[in-house]
Amino acid sequence: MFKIQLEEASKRFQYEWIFKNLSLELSQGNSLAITGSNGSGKSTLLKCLSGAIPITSGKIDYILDEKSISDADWFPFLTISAPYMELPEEFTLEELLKFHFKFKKPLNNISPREIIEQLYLTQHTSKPVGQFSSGMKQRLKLGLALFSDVPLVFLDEPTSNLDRKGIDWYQEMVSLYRKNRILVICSNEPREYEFCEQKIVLEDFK
Ligand SMILES: Nc1ncnc2c1ncn2[C@@H]1O[C@H](COP(=O)(O)OP(=O)(O)OP(=O)(O)O)[C@@H](O)[C@H]1O
Repeated sequence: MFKIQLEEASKRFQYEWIFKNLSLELSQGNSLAITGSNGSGKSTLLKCLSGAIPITSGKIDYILDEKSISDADWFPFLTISAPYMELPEEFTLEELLKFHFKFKKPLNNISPREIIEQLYLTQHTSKPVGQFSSGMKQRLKLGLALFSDVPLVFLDEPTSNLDRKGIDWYQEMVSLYRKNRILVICSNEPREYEFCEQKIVLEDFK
């Protein structure tokens, strides 16, 4: 069983507190929505939770079968899809999937061909990712995050650049692939997180 525990976690940039005294626990099967106005600190909290940047005080723990994991070893447990994360544009879709799955195991041994079908990108297998539309890139980012065999998935603004059909697709994908893992969603759009049973509003932690 995999868990994340936060005890009084706090983050400050210079003199500005982004969040203070945040305590929560997430276990496999839990989904958390992080909401708050623009600039309230949603992406900062996500970066702290994923180990990309340190917190200022308090504690964030990843726990596997009751044992704490050193933050240097967190990366294999997680995937992130976020607007500020760039895809390597020179790779074709086929090459990018091959590259990505050198580092992460595919969920349920799904093949690259099946992933491409699920992403509705079959006609674009040999196209460089740099030539993808913004919606195609967004589906690809979500696919890389959700189709990796990790217990922890972070999605920041998951439906940005998606059209109506893409939003329906996102909702179907998360309902299928959030089972038995921890899903953390940074968002201000209820349609992106209404299924989450836990929700925090960053303004409550200033
Ligand atoms: N590296 C940094 N150094 C200093 N301040 C930063 C840094 N990164 C973010 N901030 C500040 O932290 C605050 C929160 O930013 P963050 O991007 O986490 O907000 P957000 O809730 O994700 O915003 P949005 O909804 O607009 O995406 C902002 O005031 C921002 O300027």
